[in-house]
Amino acid sequence: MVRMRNAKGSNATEIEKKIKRGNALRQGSAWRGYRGPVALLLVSVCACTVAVWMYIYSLDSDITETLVSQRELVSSHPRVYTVQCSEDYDNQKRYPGCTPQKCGRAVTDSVVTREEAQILRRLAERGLGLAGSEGGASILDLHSGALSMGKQFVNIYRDVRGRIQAVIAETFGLDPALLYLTKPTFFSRINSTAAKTQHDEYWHPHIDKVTYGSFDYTSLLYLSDYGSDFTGGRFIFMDQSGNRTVEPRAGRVSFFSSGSENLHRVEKVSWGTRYAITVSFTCDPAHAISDPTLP
Ligand SMILES: O=C(O)CCC(=O)C(=O)O
Ligand SMILES: [Fe+2]
Repeated sequence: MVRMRNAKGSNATEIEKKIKRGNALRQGSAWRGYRGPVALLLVSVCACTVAVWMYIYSLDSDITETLVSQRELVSSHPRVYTVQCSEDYDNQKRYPGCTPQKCGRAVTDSVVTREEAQILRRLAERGLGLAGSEGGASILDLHSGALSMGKQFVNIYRDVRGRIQAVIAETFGLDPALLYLTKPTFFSRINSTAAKTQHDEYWHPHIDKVTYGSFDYTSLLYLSDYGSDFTGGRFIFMDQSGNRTVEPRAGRVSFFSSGSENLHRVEKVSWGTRYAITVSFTCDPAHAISDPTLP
């Protein structure tokens, strides 16, 4: 009798175990059934977050039109956008063959090679690596050619600057000999570190002719790539009809007449490091800076 009860008891335990195993299996397969939809939900939530973030980001930079994207290659001829000249040039002495009569902006990727841009970027990295601002923006002014790092630097910089001068003259119908390099002409390095002084606040809208005085034509040679070396940091022309941007690309030269027809700003850099060189020209020989000379 006791044995039978024991037998019955052990049977019951077996059955209980089976039921428990069955329940566990059912629960497991139920969860397995949910796994697909849950993963889909997670992916959708992530995609939505990214989309919202991108939307907010695009609102922040408020871009109406991208004039030239980083991916594009503007070869053979510069891409030119003509704009009406402001009156800024009427209030100063005019220099025929130089003072802007035709105003606008242009971009070319065929004046400076990516290899040349890389060499200049290495120089900028080394030069600015010696010091630099605590905030996000540092410059290394090289207008006098005071930084000489072997022959290559002087040769490349001189050569590059000559080619930029030639393309500006050709695009705006000027005599290249009547354009003079002016100051400041500088390397810039920008990252996302918060500004510590107002010198770090590179993002304010400005007119180069007002900010720097002597500029008639501004050129920017980019030494790094928007999107892969850094994000944010696009150049923005602030027109009454909207904002138009040029995305930096290593070796890209963007140039424009420096008056208020070309009010602009640089978007805040959100990630990475952006290198560029600002090279500018004046029509007024009194504001010319002499070429760096080799001993
Ligand atoms: O680096 C740039 O894209 C623009 C810099 C600038 O606006 C300036 O140097 O005046
Ligand atoms: Fe500027």
